[in-house]
Amino acid sequence: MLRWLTAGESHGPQLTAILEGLPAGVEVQTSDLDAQLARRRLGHGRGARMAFEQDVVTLTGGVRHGVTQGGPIAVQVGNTEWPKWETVMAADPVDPELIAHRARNAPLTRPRPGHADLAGMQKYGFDDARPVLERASARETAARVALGTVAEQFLHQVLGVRVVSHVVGIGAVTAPDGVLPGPDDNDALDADPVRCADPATSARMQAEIDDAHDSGDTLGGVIEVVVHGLPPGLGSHVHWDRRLDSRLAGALMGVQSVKAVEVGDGLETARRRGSVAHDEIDVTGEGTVARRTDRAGGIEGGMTNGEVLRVRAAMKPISTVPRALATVDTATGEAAVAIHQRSDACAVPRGSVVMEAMVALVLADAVLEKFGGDSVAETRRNVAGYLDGLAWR
Ligand SMILES: Cc1cc2nc3c(=O)[nH]c(=O)nc-3n(C[C@H](O)[C@H](O)[C@H](O)COP(=O)(O)O)c2cc1C
Ligand SMILES: C=C(O[C@@H]1CC(C(=O)O)=C[C@@H](OP(=O)(O)O)[C@H]1O)C(=O)O
Repeated sequence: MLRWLTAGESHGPQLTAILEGLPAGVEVQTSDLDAQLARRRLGHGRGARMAFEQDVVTLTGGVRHGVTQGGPIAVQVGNTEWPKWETVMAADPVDPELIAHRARNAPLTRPRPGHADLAGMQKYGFDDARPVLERASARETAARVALGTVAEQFLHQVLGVRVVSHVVGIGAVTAPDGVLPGPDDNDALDADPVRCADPATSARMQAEIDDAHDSGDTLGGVIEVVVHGLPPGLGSHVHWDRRLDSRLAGALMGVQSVKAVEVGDGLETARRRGSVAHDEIDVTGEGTVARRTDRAGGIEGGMTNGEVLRVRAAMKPISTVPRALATVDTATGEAAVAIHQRSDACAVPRGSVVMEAMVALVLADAVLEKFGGDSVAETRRNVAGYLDGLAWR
């Protein structure tokens, strides 16, 4: 079983992440994490912070000379913003005089609708939204991408799996149906400002982001993660919490701002008749079969069926809306407008890389559950034994 945790605040010194349960022998190095974290900072609509902040990655445990050792993998992602915040966000008590006149330390008492601010203040008994927003912030997704990179390396090294993602909707602009990125398409998608596979739709998405930005507004959208190379039989039908679709949905819903998850054709499948909703099976040779379609997105009965895995996540529009949203000032009890400093206009292209990481972590867990192994070599042997004996290839 794979376990993982993240810790750290948006304006704290660093994020810390631990991944436990991965076998020894996975090849991974700092530059792999740097490359994935750089992808998470891209995208039309990103905010100012993404342009000037760097992710400073340090592997501090579990990896030696570019290879995992079997112990917990520990990663730090430093915030280069920290020097501006070291007093306000200090772990130890600070002289109140030192921060009394700092604008950054003023209590945030105008909670932003759509953020965790107000509910978090109520729940934890804070009279300041700062401690809530610091941890609720999607800055934390940098730690997830760091761990997801290691999970993805493992998946690729034991099974040749490739995790790819593309943006299929921004606001009301949607990409044409039926576009399926291939296993090696991430580089080309990264080169597109909104990670959309269709150039004409990409241009319309960018125009939509510019329009929202110019009118002080924000946008959400839909991301599809596509996984090539999975064998049949990951996950299980036997219990709800062993179902792969349930685990993927939980992981994707666990990303800040995600409001819906679809597996395969998802909601569209619910509108179809059964005769055109499923993936018919053809016998293609002795002991071999093929599906005519992949409407199920590679999962039937909570298990991979050997087809391409497709899952979608819908992100709500960015909650820090420049155009003032109504709220309460919790210090005075009066009506007010929500706090706003800076923000992304649209984080969907960046979110795409986070969704890949979440999918990779769930799949790495499912692969280890099915095949086990304390070393990559052992996992590979177990995979080969299973595939050799597989009926109906
Ligand atoms: C990659 C990514 C970047 C985000 N950037 C911002 C941002 O710059 N400003 C903002 O207000 N919300 C941003 N969000 C969304 C907020 O974190 C999110 O709306 C908030 O945590 C509440 O969402 P929830 O109700 O789903 O938890 C971002 C989300 C993701 C996944
Ligand atoms: C820092 C990141 O994203 C942040 C996520 C975020 C939010 O509210 O979720 C708000 C913004 O931070 P700030 O309020 O400091 O401008 C984003 O920049 C990051 O992804 O690395």
